[in-house]
Amino acid sequence: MRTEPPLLKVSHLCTSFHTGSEQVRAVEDVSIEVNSRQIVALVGESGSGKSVTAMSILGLLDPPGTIDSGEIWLGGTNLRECTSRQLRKLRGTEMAVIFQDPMNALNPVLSIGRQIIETIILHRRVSRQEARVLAIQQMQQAGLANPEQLLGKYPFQISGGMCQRVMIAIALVSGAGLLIADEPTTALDVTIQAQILKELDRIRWANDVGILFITHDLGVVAELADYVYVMKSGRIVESGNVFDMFSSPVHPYTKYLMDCR
Ligand SMILES: Nc1ncnc2c1ncn2[C@@H]1O[C@H](COP(=O)(O)OP(=O)(O)OP(=O)(O)O)[C@@H](O)[C@H]1O
Repeated sequence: MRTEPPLLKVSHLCTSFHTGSEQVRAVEDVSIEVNSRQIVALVGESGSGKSVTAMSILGLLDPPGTIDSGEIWLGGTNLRECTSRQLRKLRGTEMAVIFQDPMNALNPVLSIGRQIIETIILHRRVSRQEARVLAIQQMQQAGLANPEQLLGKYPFQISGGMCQRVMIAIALVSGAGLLIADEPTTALDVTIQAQILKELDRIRWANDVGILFITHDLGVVAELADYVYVMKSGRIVESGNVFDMFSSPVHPYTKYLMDCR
C-alpha cells in the first residue's frame, strides 16, 4: 500500500550560530512531523530553540545561523537541497508563516488592501480587479467584517487582532498547505487570542492546512493542538498526543512546564 509522505518531516535537525571561534548549538537532533489538517505544537520556555527550528524549516535563518545537519522534507520536496530562490517561491506557495507581532509584519506605509492584493497578484495570474474580489473573499474567510472598508485602511488604523487576521488572510492567499505560527497570539489580549485560536482551528479544516504552532503557553496547547513536542535547551525531550501528554507527562521538564501554568 502506498502511503502519502507527511506534510512536513524534519529529521535530526541540528542548527548552530557561529561567532568567531565559538559555536552555539541552538537546535540539537530535532525530529518533528506535521500532517495535513493537524495542529502540532512545539512548546518550550524562552530560548529553548523553537523559533530557530521554525526559521530553519522556512529557510529564513539569519547569519551566523547555519543548519549543520539533518533533513527537512515538505511533502516530496527536500528543502535542504533547494536554492534560496526556490525556498522563496515555496514560502509563497507551499508554506506560510505568521509571527507574534502582526503590526510589525505588515508594511506600515501600504494599505491593507494593497498588501493583500499584491500578494494575490504575485501568486496567481489574475487582474487587479479579480485580485480585489479574491482579497475580499479571503478577508471574509479570515473572519474580517466589512472587508471592502478595510481595504483602504493602514495597519496603524486597525487593532492587533485584525492585523493578525490580515496576516492569516495573506498566508492563506497562496493556498499553502503548511502554516507555521510562531507565538501568533502572544501579543494579543485574551479575548482576541481566543478568537484567533478558533480561527486557526477552523482554517485547518476549511483550507486543508497543517499547522506547526510555536508557543510557550501550555494552556493554548491544551486547547488547540493534536500533538505536542516539548523542547528544552535545543532538544525535543518529550512528544505525544495532547491527551496523553496532559494526562501523564513523563519528562520532569514537561511536568515543570505544567506546574508553571
Ligand atoms: N542571532 C543569534 N545569534 C546567536 N545565538 C542565537 C541567535 N538566535 C538564537 N540564538 C540561540 O538560539 C537559542 C534558541 O533561540 P530561539 O529564539 O529559537 O528560542 P525560542 O525557544 O524561540 O525562545 P522565544 O520563545 O524567546 O522566542 C537562544 O537561546 C540562543 O542561544
